Amino acid sequence: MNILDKIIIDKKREVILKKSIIPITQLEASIFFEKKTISLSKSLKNSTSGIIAEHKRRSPSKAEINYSFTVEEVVKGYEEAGACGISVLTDGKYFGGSLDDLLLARATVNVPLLRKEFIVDEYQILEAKAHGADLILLIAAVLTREEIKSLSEFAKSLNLEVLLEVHNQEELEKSIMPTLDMIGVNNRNLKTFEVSLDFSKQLAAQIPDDFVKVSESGISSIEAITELKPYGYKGFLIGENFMKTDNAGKAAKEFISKI
Ligand SMILES: O=P(O)(O)OC[C@@H](O)[C@@H](O)c1c[nH]c2ccccc12
Repeated sequence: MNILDKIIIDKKREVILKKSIIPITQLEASIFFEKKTISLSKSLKNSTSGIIAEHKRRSPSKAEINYSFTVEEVVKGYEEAGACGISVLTDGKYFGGSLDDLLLARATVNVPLLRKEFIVDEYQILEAKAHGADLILLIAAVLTREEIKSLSEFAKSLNLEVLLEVHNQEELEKSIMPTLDMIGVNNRNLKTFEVSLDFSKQLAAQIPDDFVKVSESGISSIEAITELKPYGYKGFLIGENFMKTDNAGKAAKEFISKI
């Protein structure tokens, strides 16, 4: 079994458990249900840098990235650096994140916030909303077309934007639908951890122009951004390259100032 299958099995169990502890009515009582969301797709369209900076403590492909800063310090640094949006990993078991991280990030910054999670159930979209997210991620590799449709419609009904992640042509073809705002090509294969910018380059032409194109993972240089822009990419999701330094905000600032 590959790591992605393992993550999804754990995630489905986690959701069942959480549903039995925190009822939907409690999530819906959050003050964030009243709060207007901020659009990442608009902010990317109007940006020259397009950087979506990620808070990621560790990952299955890298044991430990960074533990020396609080989530508030990291996201404040990202906002001051001029990031268009911030992605917050909320998976605990594999990425060391939590919904508290998202809440703390929301209390700290005013840029669009992505709940970075393996979403398999509407309940997690309600959690995202209740903890201050502006958008959610849906991963085509683990969802059917019907699931992508119902989950994205549900997100839109809560005024959350949707970033759909693909890694190959088949995933892209099955996923295209009007309820998506952005399509992200993951340069990392989540099953094998192979990383190459070629995935973004190869798929770019197949992504219809009505979606904002985002290139995700394995981006560690300005040259990578320069290479990807001609393919129509407006957004660049970067985690490790910033989080592995001793000051993620400072690293993001230096990076963005060079674009
Ligand atoms: O740290 P990187 O290589 O810059 O990658 C960031 C982000 O793209 C990556 O964390 C990611 C992309 N898609 C995901 C899905 C789940 C968890 C994590 C991810």
